[in-house]
Amino acid sequence: MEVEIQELRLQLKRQCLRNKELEFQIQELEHLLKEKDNLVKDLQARFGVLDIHDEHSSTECDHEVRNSRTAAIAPEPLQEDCDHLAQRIQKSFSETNLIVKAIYQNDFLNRLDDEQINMMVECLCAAEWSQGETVIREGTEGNTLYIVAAGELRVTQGGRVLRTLSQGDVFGELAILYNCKRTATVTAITNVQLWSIERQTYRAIMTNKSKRKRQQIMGFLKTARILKRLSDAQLSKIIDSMDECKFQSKEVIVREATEGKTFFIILKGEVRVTKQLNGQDREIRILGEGDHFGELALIRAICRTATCTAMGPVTCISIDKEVFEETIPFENIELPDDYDIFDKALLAYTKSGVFTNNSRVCIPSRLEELVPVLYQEGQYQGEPVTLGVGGFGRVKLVTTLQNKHYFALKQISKKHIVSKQQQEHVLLERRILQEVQCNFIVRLYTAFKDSRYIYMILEFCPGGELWTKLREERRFEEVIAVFCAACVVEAFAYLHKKLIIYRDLKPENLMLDQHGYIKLVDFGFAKELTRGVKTYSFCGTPEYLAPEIIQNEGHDFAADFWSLGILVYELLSGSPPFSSSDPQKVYSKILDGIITFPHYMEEGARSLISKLCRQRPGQRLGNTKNGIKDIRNHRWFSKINWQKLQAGQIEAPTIPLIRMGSLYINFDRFPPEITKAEEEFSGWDKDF
Ligand SMILES: Nc1ncnc2c1ncn2[C@@H]1O[C@H](COP(=O)(O)OP(=O)(O)OP(=O)(O)O)[C@@H](O)[C@H]1O
Ligand SMILES: Nc1nc2c(ncn2[C@@H]2O[C@@H]3COP(=O)(O)O[C@H]3[C@H]2O)c(=O)[nH]1
Ligand SMILES: Nc1nc2c(ncn2[C@@H]2O[C@@H]3COP(=O)(O)O[C@H]3[C@H]2O)c(=O)[nH]1
Repeated sequence: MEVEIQELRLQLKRQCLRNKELEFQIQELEHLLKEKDNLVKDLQARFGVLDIHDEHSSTECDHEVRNSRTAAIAPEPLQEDCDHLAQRIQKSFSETNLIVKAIYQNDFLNRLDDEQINMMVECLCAAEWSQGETVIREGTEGNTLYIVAAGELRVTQGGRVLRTLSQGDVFGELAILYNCKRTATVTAITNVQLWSIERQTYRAIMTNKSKRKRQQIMGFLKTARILKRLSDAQLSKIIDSMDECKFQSKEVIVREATEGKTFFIILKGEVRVTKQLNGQDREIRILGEGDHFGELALIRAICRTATCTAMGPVTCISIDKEVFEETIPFENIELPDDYDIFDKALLAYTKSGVFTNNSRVCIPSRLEELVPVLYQEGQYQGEPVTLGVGGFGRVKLVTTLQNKHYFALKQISKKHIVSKQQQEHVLLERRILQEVQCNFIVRLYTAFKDSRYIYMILEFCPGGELWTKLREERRFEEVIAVFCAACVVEAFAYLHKKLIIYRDLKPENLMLDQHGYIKLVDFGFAKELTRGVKTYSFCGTPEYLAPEIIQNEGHDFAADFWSLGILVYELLSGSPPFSSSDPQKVYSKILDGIITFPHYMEEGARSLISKLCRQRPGQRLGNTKNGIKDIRNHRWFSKINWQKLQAGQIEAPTIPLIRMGSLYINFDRFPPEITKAEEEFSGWDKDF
């Protein structure tokens, strides 16, 4: 009997495993189907766009007559340059005058700009027709547009007289605009002199102009500081959606304290920026060609922080919020250092905008400028404060004598590094940290070395380790876990864009700043990686390792997404999904890939974790076609306003976790360092 029960239990267990496996397969298949759908949609959209472009290039104003005419789009290939199409004919002053007047009076032609009108004037040819001759016959093909220079003509349709044309009138434009048959007959009543232009020439004038203008704007956009790192495709997208707008002298383009939805780049002219200070308008600066304004209200999701007024006629490119957000990466936006000098008041607008300008930090130039902060009470009173002890050394709280800015000083024994052969890792950690400037990653201000240690001077995160808070709370409420994971998503989005993989995600490496925002620390395993290339080093923390790392298959950015799934699980439940005191068991669990969720874990979290922890890296959320956007758009993050998070404008739900008191109250107490590390002179750190 007992044997039977055991056998049944075993069968049940097997069946459960099989069910899980099948669930997994279903998920993967669903995912593949979705991918396929997206691909189809994408292709349809692309072809759709191409059609639309073709239509638009054929005529500027087809919508005005689309209803009454079939959409016969000019099919002939366009010549690149109208210089090859028509000879230029010099016109006298009065002839030019007459033509220009005629163009202005004509509903279709008066849309041409000055440059196009000049070209049109030059390309028109003279033609003479005798009394009684038919210039245009209804229903026939026609390629020519005419302007009457002298004489009179009659327009008839189906034998019915429609009107008489005389000097300055334009005719024959309909067929050349829409490539349809002539819609009426035009006959000379007297001898007539006409100016004529062929359709190819007319269209080349239109297209050349827009092509040249596009190139011109592209060239210009490339010089704008804010756009300098964008690809041609991104710039082209901006051009497609931007507007050119003109402002008169003294016109207010952007008004302080009002809502703002537009970003501007100055094409021509100058703009004065002023701010209300103590009830008075104060001039901050004058902006000129290539400068931009209006970005603050968009990136910080606040009201306009200054007034921008045209100082004469001004032409700007305007880009609306949506396109701006889609095309211009926030890290490209370098605010001038002096924005903040004038903008003490800016804080009032950004009450909960927590990121401060790092340029105000006085960075020490010598190690000697830093003094240790001492424990004020308890067992270690009078000893230097140690914030943490890691595998290679300790992190101390230090300050500058002059302006009392606090730093975390990470001190690593050189001898230890050499004995563990970690030279490359440490050099890389420093290089990578120095490169990154992201609000979700701890800042490295500077680094020093002496005969015993290398030192990294880091931004101090007074909120302590997230790991400590997790132990205290046992597990986090969903709102906290969502916020913390969202900060990590931002850090990863930044790093991956810079082609850096992090590879050591875990709550121990997440620090809280004074506002409760999360910052990634410890870049000992970070690595720069070309897209499409794999790396093979075995590193990370066992519970967080992706299957492809364990199996040495080569890994890439997808390994970070796997670890994000593990982190979300741990934040919500207090321990990672694959755990055991024996690392070998951890590895086999990871490779089995079966995640059991505690009953209280919500469906949204389960779905996100399952998608991030897919065995195959290519199918992991974050690593498919839409990249990290797919993670941001997952329903578990639906309450996160990513723009606000990026701007530090979300009130962090982690704040209650942070204890108020001494600067180091959120850290464990560590006994002082008793012995100094041995000296090390091999020279591996010469470039540190
Ligand atoms: N910027 C900081 N602000 C405050 N505390 C910090 C900071 N950086 C590190 N710490 C504290 O020091 C501890 C050790 O730091 P870190 O993880 O960078 O060192 P490590 O020697 O590389 O450790 P590991 O063994 O995890 O690789 C952290 O867990 C944290 O408690
Ligand atoms: N269809 C139409 N054409 C007109 C009228 N008045 C002037 N025209 C001109 O007659 C031209 C005949 O050839 P198009 O159809 O190319 O373009 C036509 C117009 O430029 C009018 O009332 N109806
Ligand atoms: N707040 C601020 N804005 C400035 C300064 N110099 C130029 N500006 C621009 O003025 C713009 C006013 O609108 P936004 O706040 O959207 O964005 C602001 C900046 O683009 C400055 O010193 N401070």
